[in-house]
Amino acid sequence: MRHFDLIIIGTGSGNSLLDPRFADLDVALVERGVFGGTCVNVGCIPTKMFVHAADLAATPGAAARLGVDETLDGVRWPEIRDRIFGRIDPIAEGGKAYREEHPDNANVTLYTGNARFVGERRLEIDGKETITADRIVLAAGGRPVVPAIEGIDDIAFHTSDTVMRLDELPARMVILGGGFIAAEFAHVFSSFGVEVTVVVRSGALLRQEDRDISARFTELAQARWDVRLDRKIERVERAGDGVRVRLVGDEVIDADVLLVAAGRTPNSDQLDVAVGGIKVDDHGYVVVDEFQRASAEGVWALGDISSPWELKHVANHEARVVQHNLLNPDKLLAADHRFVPHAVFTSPQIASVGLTEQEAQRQGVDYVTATHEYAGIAYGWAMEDTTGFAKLLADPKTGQLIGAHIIGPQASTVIQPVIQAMSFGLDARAMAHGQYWIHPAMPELIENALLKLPLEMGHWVRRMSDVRTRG
Ligand SMILES: Cc1cc2nc3c(=O)[nH]c(=O)nc-3n(C[C@H](O)[C@H](O)[C@H](O)COP(=O)(O)OP(=O)(O)OC[C@H]3O[C@@H](n4cnc5c(N)ncnc54)[C@H](O)[C@@H]3O)c2cc1C
Ligand SMILES: NC(=O)c1ccc[n+]([C@@H]2O[C@H](COP(=O)([O-])OP(=O)(O)OC[C@H]3O[C@@H](n4cnc5c(N)ncnc54)[C@H](O)[C@@H]3O)[C@@H](O)[C@H]2O)c1
Repeated sequence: MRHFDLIIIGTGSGNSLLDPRFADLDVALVERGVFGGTCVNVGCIPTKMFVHAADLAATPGAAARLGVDETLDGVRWPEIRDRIFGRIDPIAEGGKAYREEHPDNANVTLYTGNARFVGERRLEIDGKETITADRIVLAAGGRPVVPAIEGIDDIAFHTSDTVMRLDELPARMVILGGGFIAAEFAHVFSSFGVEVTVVVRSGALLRQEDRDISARFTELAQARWDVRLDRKIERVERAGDGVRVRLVGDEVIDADVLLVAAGRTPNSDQLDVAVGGIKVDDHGYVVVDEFQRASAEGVWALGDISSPWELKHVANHEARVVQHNLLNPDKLLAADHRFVPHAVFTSPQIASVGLTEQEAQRQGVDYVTATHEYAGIAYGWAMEDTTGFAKLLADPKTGQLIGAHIIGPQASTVIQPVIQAMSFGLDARAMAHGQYWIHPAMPELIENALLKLPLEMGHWVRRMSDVRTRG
């Protein structure tokens, strides 16, 4: 049995903890899968590489309306796939080789295997070797959920872990779920010419979004894909080389590929964290305090194993907090989860930060709201966009923004100044009036939505004029 100063489980965001400041510690890094974790291997990065290719494939459809005739001559799927993974796979190999072989990592031992708690700060690797440590970081992420559908064990189906490596493009794909992964892959595969059917148990796609965004996206998706809302799957079965999905009420969908996109679950169960004295919540997320400390002494957690946001920028932030706290045990830093944004890289893009209108109502928060269409700013008008908009929510008393939701071109970029304003407490009126907005650029969408917020101006105008007179 070997004892370490520090054990890190998981080489996704966990791998980024180690830098020269840890050189004096004897460290074990444990990884059971591909080195580098979800984001780089099967998550954010390859999906966005496919989304970029899909956006290109989709341009002829959008261009004709503006008088530019283009044709899509073909999508060379095997080449796209091999180009993408030809760039991705060496990152994993390089990262692993760096930790195993480079003199920078003389203090690091990489264990390739499954870690499981067999006691407090005591782990077994693949049921064979036992290792212990003074401190342990849980960065073991999560995995796709596969609902218990009758027949699912007897058919070949895909999750986001495997669907990007398909041998060939299918003619028809059925996607189960209406969340992030469904929305992104429906865009990718339909842009490449696949006939996509989306089966959702509720009445809308992306229903965690603000209800206006979810409603607009659902409407656009219905025009593009075969969207079956409010459906329940009765059973799935093999049909020739493909799958047959039977819905409750005699509806049948035949497809070549079934993609299950029904959410993800944290890997805490497979780590037997309870044996290590580590508490989880009702959904299996490791419970952490503001400093990312788990309930057991000396144990820390970060990323998808403890974070219901399941987003890479959150995992990265928490990794920086844990890194600081491991190095500065007497000066702990708290994680900042006040304004966690997200974007869905579908078409059109969607981006959001802060409270949705339905959340504000549920929480009894006082708010005012304003919506501005892309068609109402010069660039959106030039593009002849007819469906995109930004919706803002603000506190009527303080003028602070409390939520922003955008659907439309470049939404993931256009939202960034709002995230900044919320994070630094910038008043919506100051934000609108106190700076130039480049004309005619896309952020004018935010400027116009800000100007529309029904906020009281008197006191604020006096303050601005004071600043200008003094200046
Ligand atoms: C298809 C897809 C697209 C996504 N796109 C985005 C996006 O655009 N933007 C965004 O912000 N987020 C995105 N995400 C989410 C993002 O990928 C995750 O939030 C992030 O990767 C989580 O990082 P992590 O370090 O917590 O876990 P991971 O990166 O999952 O790392 C955990 C590691 O621990 C290992 N492990 C697990 N259990 C054990 C064990 N018992 N023993 C040893 N090793 C173990 C795993 O093999 C894995 O390598 C996407 C996710 C998916 C699935
Ligand atoms: N752009 C991004 O940031 C990005 C992209 C992809 C994934 N992700 C992360 O990965 C996570 C997982 O994505 P996801 O799309 O799988 O999850 P999700 O939570 O976004 O959506 C899951 C969908 O599956 C449905 N569902 C759940 N259980 C079901 C069941 N038993 N039967 C039928 N339908 C069911 C839900 O109603 C929902 O529509 C996300 O929460 C997100 O944080 C992020």
